[in-house]
Amino acid sequence: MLEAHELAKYVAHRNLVGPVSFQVPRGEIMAVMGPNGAGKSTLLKLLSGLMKASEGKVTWQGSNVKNEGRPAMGMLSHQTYLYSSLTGKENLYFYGSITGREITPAQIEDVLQKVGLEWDGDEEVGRYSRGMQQRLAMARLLLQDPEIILLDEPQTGLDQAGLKLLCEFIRQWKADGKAMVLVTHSCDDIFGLVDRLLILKKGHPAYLGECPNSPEEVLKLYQEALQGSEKSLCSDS
Ligand SMILES: Nc1ncnc2c1ncn2[C@@H]1O[C@H](COP(=O)(O)OP(=O)(O)OP(=O)(O)O)[C@@H](O)[C@H]1O
Repeated sequence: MLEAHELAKYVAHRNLVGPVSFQVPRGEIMAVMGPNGAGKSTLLKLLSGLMKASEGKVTWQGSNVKNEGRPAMGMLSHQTYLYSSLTGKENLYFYGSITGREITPAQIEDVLQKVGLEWDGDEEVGRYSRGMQQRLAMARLLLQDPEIILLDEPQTGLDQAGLKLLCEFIRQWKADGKAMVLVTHSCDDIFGLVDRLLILKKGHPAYLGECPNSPEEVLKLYQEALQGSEKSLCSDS
């Protein structure tokens, strides 16, 4: 289980996010919603360790997540962090190797095939379309096979087929027991897989609880949370 305990980030006395506490058990997805600037990406950076928390801590399976001995975490975001002068395959070799595992050509071919880039692996990533880059970032995640997956607007740039593929991967990751946190602005197909919902308003949790089943209910809850008092809508924080 991934847990945030009173996690907060302040910069020059300005509260960017938190304090917020939540739990994401293995095999579950927590969606994070909120207006622009609400602190969603900051929260993911705190969870991933890209940004140091001002207060609180993150634990995985009950142990403090520190930079040393960090559990495997993977990120799929609107920023791909791919190297444009390297080919698709070279990017995968590079990112695969920094996990410390030996990566074989067969594994590279396999993940490229799974994301529909089997003919594009030798092309420089700078020549990829935005959607192809996002598909390559999905291949990188498949290769890394982390226990915790952080998804920051992962739909960015994907066409309908790419979105369907992403949903299938997320369904499989859920079945495999990954713990996932998903930042999103849209109630698309992925939402059917979401278990819990955190709505941030100016960095504070305006709602934390079960995720409604239909997009209409999510939208209604979202609007109520942003209009209403933060405390009264906060079911378990
Ligand atoms: N390193 C930083 N230093 C100072 N302020 C920052 C830093 N990073 C983010 N912020 C500020 O923190 C606030 C939250 O930003 P964040 O990117 O987390 O929002 P968001 O909810 O992800 O927004 P969006 O929906 O637009 O992606 C913003 O006001 C932003 O300007």
